[in-house]
Amino acid sequence: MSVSSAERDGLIRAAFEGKLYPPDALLMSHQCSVAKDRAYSPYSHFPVGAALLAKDGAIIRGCSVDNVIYSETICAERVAIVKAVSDGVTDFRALAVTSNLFSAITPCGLCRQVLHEFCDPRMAIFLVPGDYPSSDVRETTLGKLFPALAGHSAMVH
Ligand SMILES: O=c1ccn([C@H]2C[C@H](O)[C@@H](CO)O2)c(=O)[nH]1
Ligand SMILES: [Zn+2]
Repeated sequence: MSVSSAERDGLIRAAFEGKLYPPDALLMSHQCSVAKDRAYSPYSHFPVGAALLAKDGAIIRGCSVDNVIYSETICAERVAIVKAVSDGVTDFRALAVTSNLFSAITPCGLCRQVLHEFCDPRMAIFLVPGDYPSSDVRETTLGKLFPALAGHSAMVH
């Protein structure tokens, strides 16, 4: 899929004005790349960007944030979701994620579990290659990536 920058800008503007609904792979692909450019990755040298599309059309970006205590590094996907939840946004339509790898990456196990807390298994996940738009975006769902759900219903009382 390839678009001119003018078309892309138009889509992004439309989304900011709340007109673009439901989710659009193009817009999300661009937004997660913007997030990737803000990643803090002095140790991993592996910047990752994520973008969540909320049901109301809002876009919440997240970037990976490394830490000198390596285990305290946090993924872009979890940054996006905790940002959203702390701003009162808990209904999502899509997630996009990208890194500099030409082959698209998928969210790690921890992020899948955290996404499962808030997102429907049918929620679209756009896997955006680092050389997008030269290579195509892959679309999957949370349910496909995380089929054996650790249900939390038993924990809710
Ligand atoms: O799905 C992933 C995989 C990795 N990372 C980040 C965490 C760390 O900053 C770097 C290396 O693991 O990539 C993410 O943000 N999301
Ligand atoms: Zn992760």
